[in-house]
Amino acid sequence: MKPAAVSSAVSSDSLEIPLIDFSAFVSGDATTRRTTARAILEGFQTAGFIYLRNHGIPKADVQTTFAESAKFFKRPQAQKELMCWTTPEANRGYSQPGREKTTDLTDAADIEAKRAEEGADLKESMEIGREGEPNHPNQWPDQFDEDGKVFKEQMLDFHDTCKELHIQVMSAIAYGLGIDEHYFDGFCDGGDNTLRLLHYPEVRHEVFLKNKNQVRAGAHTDYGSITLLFQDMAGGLQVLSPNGNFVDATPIEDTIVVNAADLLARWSNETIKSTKHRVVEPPLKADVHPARYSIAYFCNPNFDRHIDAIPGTYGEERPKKHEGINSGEYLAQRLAATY
Ligand SMILES: O=C(O)CCC(=O)C(=O)O
Ligand SMILES: [Fe+2]
Repeated sequence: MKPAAVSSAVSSDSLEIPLIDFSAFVSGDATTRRTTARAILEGFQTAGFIYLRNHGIPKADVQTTFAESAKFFKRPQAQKELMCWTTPEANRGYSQPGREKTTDLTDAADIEAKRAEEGADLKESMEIGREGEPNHPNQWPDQFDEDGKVFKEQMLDFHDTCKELHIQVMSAIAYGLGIDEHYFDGFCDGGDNTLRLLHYPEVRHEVFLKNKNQVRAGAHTDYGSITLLFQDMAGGLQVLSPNGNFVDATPIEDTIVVNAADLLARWSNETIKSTKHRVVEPPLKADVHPARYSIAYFCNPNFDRHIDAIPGTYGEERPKKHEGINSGEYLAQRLAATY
């Protein structure tokens, strides 16, 4: 029997994504915490994805962040380009439509071929990293106007809020694995995470008719530990099923979609899955699809940490599949390939 805190968010084509009441882990009794943590871990081990409700981030805070994001993307193009994304090491700033082709290919020529097939991703984005990194300052619009200052304050605040949730979800994973529930704290407290605002502009149905491979964001896996994904109600996010088909990850109000990413899969000796996902034409038919907004908070182990298999995920029957690796180097390497 499923614990009370667990229901289903997506159940299709053998893809079972659980919907989890996170408050049961944070403030339940010992038994409830354990069963909830196990369900969270199992979601990451089987689907690679879970949905969280009662995650502790106030609805008003999420709404304000979405509103600030929409205001940001309405700025003049020339102004946004003064804040442009520069290097994988910095990974901060604005990317105009067509700049990034989201994919998990690593060869530049392969990525160009994919771009020709699927078209450029129909999106623009703004990346915000940990503030106060001397070599890689964030790019803020506070240089332009008062609104820019409000934007900066909200984004810094939201970055911190999401950092705490990262630590809590990792703690649930540790508890589910049966190791010290604070095992990951010292790996995640640095806040080397990236807040990415995404805007998929309004698009005509025709665009997808003309090129059946056209996507809003190409199929890819994420790179770090986990991603907290806030999506609006527009739809179009899809997750790869175990049978190899893309299944709609339908928006559910007031939830966060959380997916495990590549470095966590590696860290867990491949017991946790980093599953491909993409953004396509929304399933609801319309001549013109309205703009879609999402906010992805990419969590990473502290860049200075060495990442080697988590205790309990390897042994005589399951030898380590990977060498240890430095978190920051791994991530810069992965980012270098897609821009
Ligand atoms: O916009 C979305 O819903 C997904 C975005 C995403 O997967 C990403 O940026 O890595
Ligand atoms: Fe992603």
